[in-house]
Amino acid sequence: MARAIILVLDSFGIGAAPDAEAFGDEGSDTFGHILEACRAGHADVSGGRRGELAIPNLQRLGLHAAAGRGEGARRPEAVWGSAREISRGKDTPSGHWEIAGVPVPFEWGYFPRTVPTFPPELIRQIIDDTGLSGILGDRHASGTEIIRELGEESLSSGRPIFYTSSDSVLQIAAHETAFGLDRLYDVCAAARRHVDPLNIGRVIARPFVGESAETFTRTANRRDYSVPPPEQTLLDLAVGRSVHAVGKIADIFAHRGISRIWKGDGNMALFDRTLDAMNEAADGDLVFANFVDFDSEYGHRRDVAGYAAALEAFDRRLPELQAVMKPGDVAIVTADHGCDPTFAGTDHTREIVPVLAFGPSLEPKPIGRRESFADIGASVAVHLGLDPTRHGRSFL
Ligand SMILES: O=P(O)(O)O[C@H]1O[C@H](CO)[C@@H](O)[C@H]1O
Ligand SMILES: [Mn+2]
Ligand SMILES: [Mn+2]
Repeated sequence: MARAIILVLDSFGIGAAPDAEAFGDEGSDTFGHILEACRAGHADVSGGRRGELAIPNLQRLGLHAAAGRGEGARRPEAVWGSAREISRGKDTPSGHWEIAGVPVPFEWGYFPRTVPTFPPELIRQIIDDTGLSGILGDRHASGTEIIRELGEESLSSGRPIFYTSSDSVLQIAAHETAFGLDRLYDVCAAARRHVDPLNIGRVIARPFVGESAETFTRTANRRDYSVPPPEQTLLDLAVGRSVHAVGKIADIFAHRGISRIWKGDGNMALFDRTLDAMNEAADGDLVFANFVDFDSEYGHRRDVAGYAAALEAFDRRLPELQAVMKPGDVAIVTADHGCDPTFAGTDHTREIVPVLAFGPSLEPKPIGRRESFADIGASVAVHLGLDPTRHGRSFL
């Protein structure tokens, strides 16, 4: 039994999903396009990474084979394959819940691509509850661009910036010290209550620091206010076990079924916390980690070179993780959706994701393309000897 470790490389898709066309995402391929850009010398960074994508550890495990790019390569060292998503959204909660055995069968609420995007009644309710003098933004936007555009006005007016994306989300950006972090969290909590009837998946607090448009940067104090998953997830089924949530996992599951939270600023700190959690985890426990930078720093920013460098940095640390694995442990590398940094726009892309399961006593084998991310949760439940998840078929 030992432990299970799920590593979600947020947004690391490996090719367009069979239903990508319905999302306008035909031809998307986060991994493939990064690989090709690197090969063509289009992802070189002066004084930084250069040339071919160097991810020998992920390759050794079977990433390329899982993506159908493994011809001539050695037989993978992991249980390798891919999975498609059956949830209707290509967002973070849908992806993570489905990984944890709970696909999302219903349609989320979305805000329209109009200006204003938010219903005036909703904004009035939030203003009434919080005493804000008003809001800025009120449209679809990229989070980094909108603080550059409206951050100074937000500072001078004291009004936070409200925006959304093609996800089911209401994001609120405000200056961490001038507006105040706790006040921002309070506004988000009020907003959470008022978007419930609209079936919105998440409200996200987006604090930033800096003095001017040129220096504004977002901080690690982002907080996600999610609705709880509609059924019992793998985390709820781990009764009597410890569930170690690394990064934003606890927020994504609305803090349900979590025993301990490990926070870190950036992928490398999150990797450190994952190793810390593994050192604490007992037999039968689950460590569930999300590596958010792939998505928020590089995928949405359409930064191919940055994404490539982040993959290389993650890859370099995999031997450390393998070194602290105990006999019987199983680790699974996967993703929650795509966010192809070469694709039009700045939104997620509907993609299949890698499924690479490895451990000291796990025999490598191909598992093909799974029909749902839920097969991951189902497999972990079997591995940990938990009650089975209602969805998914174990590959272990
Ligand atoms: O542009 P930023 O603020 O990073 O927003 C992105 O982050 C949100 C949550 O993952 C997504 O909905 C996407 O729009
Ligand atoms: Mn995500
Ligand atoms: Mn995202």
